[in-house]
Amino acid sequence: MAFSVVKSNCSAMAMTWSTSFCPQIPNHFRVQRHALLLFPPNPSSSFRFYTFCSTSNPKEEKIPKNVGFLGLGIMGTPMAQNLIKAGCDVTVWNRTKSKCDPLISLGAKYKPSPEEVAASCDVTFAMLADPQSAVEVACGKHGAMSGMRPGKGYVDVSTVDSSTSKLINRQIKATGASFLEAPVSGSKKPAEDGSLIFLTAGDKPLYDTIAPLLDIMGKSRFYLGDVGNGAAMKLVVNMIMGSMMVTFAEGLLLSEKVGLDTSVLVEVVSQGAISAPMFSMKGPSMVKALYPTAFPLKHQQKDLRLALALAESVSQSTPIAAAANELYKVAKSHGLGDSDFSAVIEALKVKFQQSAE
Ligand SMILES: NC(=O)C1=CN([C@@H]2O[C@H](COP(=O)(O)OP(=O)(O)OC[C@H]3O[C@@H](n4cnc5c(N)ncnc54)[C@H](OP(=O)(O)O)[C@@H]3O)[C@@H](O)[C@H]2O)C=CC1
Ligand SMILES: O=CCCC(=O)O
Repeated sequence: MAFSVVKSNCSAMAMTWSTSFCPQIPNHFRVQRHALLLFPPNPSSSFRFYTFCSTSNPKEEKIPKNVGFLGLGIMGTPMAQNLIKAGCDVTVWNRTKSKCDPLISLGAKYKPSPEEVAASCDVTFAMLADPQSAVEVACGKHGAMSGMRPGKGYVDVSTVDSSTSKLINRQIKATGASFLEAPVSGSKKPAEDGSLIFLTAGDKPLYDTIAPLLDIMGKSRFYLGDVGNGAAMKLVVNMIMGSMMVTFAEGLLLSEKVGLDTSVLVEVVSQGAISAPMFSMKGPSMVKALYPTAFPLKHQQKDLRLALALAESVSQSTPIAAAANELYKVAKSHGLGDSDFSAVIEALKVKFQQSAE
């Protein structure tokens, strides 16, 4: 497939290249993304807008230019920022308005409700905390669905359960608009670097239309079919992650108790078969009892809770995840909900202290 990138305000800078475009091959994404990044957007320059088009399609489909973004927390802010930097015309909304200000200063527009964002944009992304807020923002009073109509798209990138996603899907589809669930794997840094992994499901034409936007924010994307599959995939991944973190925390504390150097343990783990970027990234700060928030502990506990409900719905036994969930609940009850999820190690320390009394 031939693929071309055209800067609409600058014919001298137009660029065209060909590649066998295959979503299943992340390296091909990388080639395309790096090529896109050869043109860093500058809001103050006249080269602000890009047009991306697939020349294999005689109609030359263009990516949506007006993009809405609802929810500007740890993840939403850098994701929206990358869309702005790539030249998209971004309109933002956040419950706490002050979080919109840094994006407005980068060139984003602001609307006072999700409804008004959706009404003014071709496609609207939502990155909300949990199922309740995702439903409220999409379907509540002045929610996004009130601004939707045929031809528009709603993309929920929050981590929610399948039934929440299906509910939002139904409501959005009732307006004639399209819906895609697209939760992400990857945390604060991948969101900043534009290297998230999208787990999408829902309207395939919407997926195809917004693929270039996903490629601005992410390094790969999976299309998983019916709505609910993206949410389920995300919950399974985070169930594994939450349990792994607890096991790692137990290992760190045990090594310390038997007189080993915990920093050496982190190094040993990083070189062996159980090495994982998560251990190498979080280990050094956990050793120092520091938990700078990338993924809030309260969200990890929410994901374990939702994953356990998913397992329950199909009678799948998940005793390790259930035990891990209990520790996140203990950590939350000790005021660590807004700390990074690696702070779950503190729950084990508290437990040890209690059992020693
Ligand atoms: N952080 C991470 O590493 C990752 C997080 N995720 C998932 O992405 C989602 C967002 O995570 P993250 O950005 O870290 O979370 P944050 O807690 O930083 O942000 C949550 C966002 O939701 C908004 N919100 C919360 N409750 C409501 C409500 N009732 N009505 C309207 N808006 C509301 C917040 O608004 P306000 O600013 O007003 O509080 C904020 O914009 C979660 O589902 C999380 O599980 C997925 C991958 C990685
Ligand atoms: O949902 C949060 C995921 C965090 C990560 O994938 O590193």
